[in-house]
Amino acid sequence: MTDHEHHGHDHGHAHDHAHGHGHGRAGDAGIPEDPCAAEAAPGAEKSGDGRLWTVDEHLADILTAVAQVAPLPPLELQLLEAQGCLTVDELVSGVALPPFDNSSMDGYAVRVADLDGATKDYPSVLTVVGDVAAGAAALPVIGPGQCARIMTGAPMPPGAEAVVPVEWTDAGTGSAEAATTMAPQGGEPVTSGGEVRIFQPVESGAFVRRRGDDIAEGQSLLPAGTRLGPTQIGLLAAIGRDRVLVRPRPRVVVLSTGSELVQPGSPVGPGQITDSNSFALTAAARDAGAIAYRVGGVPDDAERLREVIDDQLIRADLIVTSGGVSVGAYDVVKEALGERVSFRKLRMQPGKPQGFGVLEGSDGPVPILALPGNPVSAYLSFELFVRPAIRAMLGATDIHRPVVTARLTEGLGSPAGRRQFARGSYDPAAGTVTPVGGAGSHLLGALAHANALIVVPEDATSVAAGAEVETVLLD
Ligand SMILES: Nc1nc2c(c(=O)[nH]1)N[C@H]1C(S)=C(S)[C@@H](COP(=O)(O)OP(=O)(O)OC[C@H]3O[C@@H](n4cnc5c(N)ncnc54)[C@H](O)[C@@H]3O)O[C@H]1N2
Ligand code: MOO
Repeated sequence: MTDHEHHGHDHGHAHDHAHGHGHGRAGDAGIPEDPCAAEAAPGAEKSGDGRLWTVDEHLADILTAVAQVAPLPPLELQLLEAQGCLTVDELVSGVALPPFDNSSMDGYAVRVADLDGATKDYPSVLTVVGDVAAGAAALPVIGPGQCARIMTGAPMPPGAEAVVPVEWTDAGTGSAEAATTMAPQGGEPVTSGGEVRIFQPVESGAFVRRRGDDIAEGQSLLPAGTRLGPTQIGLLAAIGRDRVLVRPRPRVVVLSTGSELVQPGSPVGPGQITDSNSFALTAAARDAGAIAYRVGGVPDDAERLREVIDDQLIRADLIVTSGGVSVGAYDVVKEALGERVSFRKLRMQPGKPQGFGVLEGSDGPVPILALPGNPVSAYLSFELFVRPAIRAMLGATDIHRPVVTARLTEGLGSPAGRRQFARGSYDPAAGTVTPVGGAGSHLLGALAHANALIVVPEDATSVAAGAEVETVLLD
């Protein structure tokens, strides 16, 4: 059957179909039996409702429409809520880090001249005038011949010029209890009545972390557009920020349609299948950086679907549906959204039927992408069209998956006139990619073992083993 023959039969006809999704197997057969391939034969290039669209045209249209709402307006979030988001402004530090000179070792804060010529046999003997722990506010003043016991991170007391690690000393402090904690690992605790013996000299500034040597006051920390990962979040916390202005994660509502769907964990009756798309697409949306809400299994009832979509609009920045976009009698997404969404056929395999439009939400426009129901088609369509839309909403500049050139290890057939995205296993060490599974768009088992998509251009009907192919990396 050609696209031309489909014309005018998109919905509302063929009520003699035994099953609402009876047509759904059409894309399942391998190439070249696939109807998608047949349609692309010379003379059958046009779909009934117009031409076939290229993948690039469809993507460009989506990104143009999404630009109305992308990137999302900035929002001030708690640090941990901002994880994975992009900053809006350059972030500048209002404080110095470290905020004060402090010790990098447990040991003694000393005056350098007091240790001139010190050796194991002729140690310098200094009077311990105080104990400085991390967090100490009141500090002893260190005069000639004096020192203070000091802990890692504690502020340098005035007069002291360097720190001597406890391992260079006899750890004597005049208090058995204190000496026990100060003894080098494995060493004997030493008591020395308020004196410490130090066995070697030290340079000025040794084992001292200077105020501002990490971050100076007024220093630029992160440029605008930085993705906040663990280390960036740690840095903001270190300078005392508890909130940060970012592009928020888009809220994506994922809906699957089909009266044949049952949810995982429920018994599967005759003719029914488990809803996998809503799970895969929700997980994919999260992977892309979205907050995703899964709404599984809306039955093939246009009125019901319209209600569900209208209800979901309130919490959605983007809506993604799967199923119901082809030419079957119960292609409910088409029926429910017909006037608000344009449905088209792409020069692509799998993923030929696609719907896309912009709905009016209470807070403004909400793009909707209606993906085909076949699981591989739905996932692939997500990768090619939904992921870039989510990334654009996040304010990312790298909205597409990386593409490399790889050497194909086995030959591949491909329908004429369609850009085929075959699932592959990419080996970065060898620079090769191996097809995984066949062309059928129901082959979920193989999909789960793929880490790449092998792109076969529209004008190729086969690619030989050993050829260099464009390969989209999925992880
Ligand atoms: N006569 C024609 N039939 C079909 C054509 C065509 O051009 N002419 N195109 C085929 C292609 S290509 C695709 S892709 C599918 C798209 O169909 P729909 O988007 O309308 O999807 P459904 O009919 O609802 O389902 C198709 C298939 O996928 C299964 N499915 C649906 N939802 C889920 C889900 N949430 N989880 C798991 N599996 C799902 C469904 O049971 C069907 O097997 O149309 C072809 N037909
Ligand atoms: O081939 Mo359909 O295009 O299975 O997505």
